[in-house]
Amino acid sequence: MNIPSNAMVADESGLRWRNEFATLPPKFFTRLQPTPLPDPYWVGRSNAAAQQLGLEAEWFLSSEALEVFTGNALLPGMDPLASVYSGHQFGVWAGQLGDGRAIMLGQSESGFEVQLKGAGLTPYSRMGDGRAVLRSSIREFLCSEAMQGLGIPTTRALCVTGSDARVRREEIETAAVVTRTATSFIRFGHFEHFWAGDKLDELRTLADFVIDRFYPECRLTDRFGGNAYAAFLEAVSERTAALMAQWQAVGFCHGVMNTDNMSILGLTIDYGPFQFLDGFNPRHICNHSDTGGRYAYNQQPSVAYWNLYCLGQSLLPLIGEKETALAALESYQAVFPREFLGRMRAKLGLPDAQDGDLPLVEGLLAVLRQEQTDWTIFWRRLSQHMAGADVQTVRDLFVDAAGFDVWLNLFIDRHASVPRAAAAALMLQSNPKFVLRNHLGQKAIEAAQRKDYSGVATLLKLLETPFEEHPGFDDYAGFPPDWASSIEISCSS
Ligand SMILES: Nc1ncnc2c1ncn2[C@@H]1O[C@H](COP(=O)(O)OP(=O)(O)OP(=O)(O)O)[C@@H](O)[C@H]1O
Ligand SMILES: [Mg+2]
Repeated sequence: MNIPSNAMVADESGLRWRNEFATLPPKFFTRLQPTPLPDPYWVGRSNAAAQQLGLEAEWFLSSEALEVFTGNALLPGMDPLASVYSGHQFGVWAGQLGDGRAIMLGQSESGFEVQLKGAGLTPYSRMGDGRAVLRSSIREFLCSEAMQGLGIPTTRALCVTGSDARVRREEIETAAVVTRTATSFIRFGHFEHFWAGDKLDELRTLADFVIDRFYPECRLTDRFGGNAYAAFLEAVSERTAALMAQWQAVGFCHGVMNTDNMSILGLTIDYGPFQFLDGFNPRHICNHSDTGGRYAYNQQPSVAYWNLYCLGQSLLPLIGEKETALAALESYQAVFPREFLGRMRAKLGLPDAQDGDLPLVEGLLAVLRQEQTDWTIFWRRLSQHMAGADVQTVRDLFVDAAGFDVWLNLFIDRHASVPRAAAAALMLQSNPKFVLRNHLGQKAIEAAQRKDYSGVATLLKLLETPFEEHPGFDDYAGFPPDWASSIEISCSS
């Protein structure tokens, strides 16, 4: 079916649409229509994301839905727009950026905004073409839903649609659109934008918009002498710290932690050159374009703090005193280590806290680093051992098994007072069997480029419930093949 450019189709989506962001003053965004893509087809669909949004399951299968989520048609009440933001990229002020290829269609009554990524040029596209390619769109789709399955705050992905329309990157590729959902796509960079332009009224309007909708408790606080903006900065710092703890614990490398890729809600946003660790190398750099390693795995917690500092600087005109802003940021330094240790305790199957837990974790990380042990497989095998499997399956991961035994004995001692079944259950819920390793995504992408989307569907199924065993799919939980290390993922998308 070919619907003419941006036709309005009858609304059988089961939802009423509006756009609350569009109630902000005109300086915040530009209204525009997505640019249609010819002859779209489905590449992947997340029924779980559709359900969260409240979409009619049957309508989600329809050709109207395909056209709407490619940017070729609109539903009544949708009010598409691209927002403006700025940001620091690789530590340097980059000036105005904005939704260069993201177009927000509107907001459903369930409170989720729906945004198309790759739906054409906007006033913020700069040198870009407004498009996204199939490979990066599949990666974003799968990883968004994988993070959701892991219980890590994230923007979600409803679907990916493709088209044979050609897009030029290093090579000629084909276009795709990812449809994302989140309660808000506002980034640190939105605040930086108005701060840098000395637009204090807009800065206050934006802060009030976010606080009223997402951080209403900041209005009621007596912290910081009742300063709601400082309480807001503190709350964002805490959410970001908790997010970083989850990334580090699961071995997730984001790859492009620029301030324009930091969600004000503490969600993971912008799945570009991300990677889940294979062997445990804390200095691992997943972004081929990040030659200096600014966004290496072990740098992520401190980069997040650096980014929060930029946010704090932007909020300073509202907060007032610099000391107050610094005090609000300080919460990060307390929350990150606490959350990280909490996550590691769960991975170790420890339901309570004891004084020696930090050295126990540090000792393990030293052994894993020494041997570059596979992060996901190690944790899953340790969990399975606690559930009854032979300890040799864990020891087999180490060249220096005797060295590992030194740590293992400390671990066994620590577990003396913990019921084994409870520990095993906690570990199996905290250590996923399946993560989106680069080579798994790559195989699904190569098949999709041949118009076989079954690999995308299979991965989605596994990654939505990554803590389950999924008998018959052990190949997806194995070591990466040798060729995996030659996959180079850059910012090109
Ligand atoms: N192909 C493109 N066309 C237009 N603008 C683009 C394109 N690729 C990136 N940009 C813009 O460049 C800036 C930085 O890009 P970055 O890779 O961080 O974001 P992104 O992957 O496009 O999207 P998002 O952060 O929304 O997930 C953003 O303003 C983005 O909109
Ligand atoms: Mg981005």
